[in-house]
Parts: sequence; structure tokens; C-alpha cells
Amino acid sequence: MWMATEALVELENVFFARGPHPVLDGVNMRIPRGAIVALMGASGGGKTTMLNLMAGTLRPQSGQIRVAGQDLKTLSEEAIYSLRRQMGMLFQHSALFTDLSAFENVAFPLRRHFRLPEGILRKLVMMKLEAVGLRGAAGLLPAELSGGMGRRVALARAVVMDPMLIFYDEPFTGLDPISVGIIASLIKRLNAALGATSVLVSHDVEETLSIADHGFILAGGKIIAEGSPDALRSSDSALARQFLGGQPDGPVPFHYPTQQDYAAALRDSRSSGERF
Ligand SMILES: Nc1ncnc2c1ncn2[C@@H]1O[C@H](COP(=O)(O)OP(=O)(O)OP(=O)(O)O)[C@@H](O)[C@H]1O
Repeated sequence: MWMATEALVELENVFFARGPHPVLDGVNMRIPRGAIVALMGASGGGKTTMLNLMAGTLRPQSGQIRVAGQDLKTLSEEAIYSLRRQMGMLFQHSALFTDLSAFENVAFPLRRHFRLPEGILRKLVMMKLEAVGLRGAAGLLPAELSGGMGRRVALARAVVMDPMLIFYDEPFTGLDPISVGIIASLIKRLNAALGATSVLVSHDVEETLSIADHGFILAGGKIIAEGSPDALRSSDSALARQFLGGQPDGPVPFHYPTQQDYAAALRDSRSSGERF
């Protein structure tokens, strides 16, 4: 089922370095249409970089990235820009414009990209506010919203153009547990309602796996484990277990490792069977 569905995003042997330091060192990934996938791994491991590569805002030094069948390398800036209009993004720091109402925040991408009659724009915006349960808050300013409500407005703004692909980077950070649950269920509902595909980066492993169809664990610049949430939870890879269990020590030691220690830990973990 997982492999049978057509891929919306594919990464093939992607290599990306910042100066002399490889961030991604041969990443392969396949994301089927309609799926919600979780991308997990240690801080600084390159998760946000991967989202930027998929969105075409960064280009890899080598390897291929295909989105909706198109090789990003072969696309003009203009073609990438128009592809990006079909992508929605909710980043932890994608703050609302403080001097605009919830309505105008959600309307912003539509006003920027289209010249719509006011009545149609209003309908589109109110539909999205309704979808996140905030129709009644349309006229409020961000300062009048709770943290969780603000995040829901940002979510409505991220999907107002009906994207085919939605990126979430730490969408739960700074929220209370109830708001986290609400955002998680909205991510799932919106993905289904829009017929979209979602890529979710989060340190909140349990919440993330509760809505994901498939998870990837990134370490040392490579995907070291992937599978369904259940398969990942019962993984016998020590690295996967350390990430999912949030254990301070394991193959990735608590003490900041030297490059060699880390490389050796990854090698050991790899030889103990990490894929599913
Ligand atoms: N603009 C930049 N210039 C230079 N180095 C950068 C830049 N952005 C990220 N990096 C480096 O690239 C590496 C990967 O960063 P990235 O933000 O992709 O990791 P991450 O897995 O998303 O981390 P986190 O979970 O902490 O957000 C890190 O070592 C980071 O310091």
C-alpha cells in the first residue's frame, strides 16, 4: 500500500553541505501522495534543511529532488516559484502580522497572489477560519488570541491557497497539551480534506507519530530508519529507539561527541539492522 501509491516527493541520493560540513549525505526518501509523514532526528540534523530542499528554496550540491514528477534541478526560478504556490508552510516562527486581524492574516497570501472579488475572497478566508474553528475570531488581532488560537490562524493561512503539499516545522512548540492535540488533529483533518500531502518535523514524537502514516529518522546526514509508527516503535535499531524514547544517552552520547565517535556509533547502529 505504502509503496504502491504514486510518489509526490522523491529524494534520491541528495547531498547538501554548508561549507565543508555535509548536512545531508546521501538521503533517499519517497513520500506518497496523500500521506502524512514525520521527519524526526536530533537537533541540527538537517530536518529544516530537508524541508527547504523540497520547497526549492535550497538546492542540493548533488542528487535529485522530484516534486509532482518534476525534477527541481531542471526548473527555472519562475517554475519553482509557481510550484511553491502549491505548497503551504507552517513554521514555528511563521508569526502572524501583529497589526492585521485574523481575517486579514489568512487573506494575505490570496491578496498577494490573486486579484479576487472581495466577496469570493471573504468566502475563501471564512471557510478556512471555519475549518480551524475560528470563524468567530475573524475580527480579532493576534494580541487578542491565545497561543493556540494564533497557531490555528497561522494554520488557516498556510492552507488558504489549497496546497497540494504542506510543510510543518515544529508546529507544536510552545503550546499547552490541549492546543497540541487540537493542532495535531487539525493537521490530519486538513490533509484529508484538501487531498494534500503533509511533511511534519517535530520533536514531539508521540503526538507526531499519532497522526503520521510513516516516519523517517534522520541521523548523521542519512535516513537511518523509516517505517510505520508501529514498526518504528518496535524497531531494534538502538539509534531509532534512542530518538523515539527521548533517551539522553545511547548511540548518540549525552556528551558532545567527536566526529569520529559519532561516525562509529552510526556505523555500529547500521550494521545492527536499521531499515524495515
Ligand atoms: N543559514 C545557515 N547557514 C549556515 N549553517 C546553517 C544554516 N542553517 C542551518 N545551518 C546548519 O545546518 C545544519 C542543519 O540545520 P537544520 O536547521 O536543518 O537542522 P534541524 O534538524 O532542523 O535542527 P532543529 O531540530 O534544531 O531545528 C546545522 O548544523 C545548522 O547549524
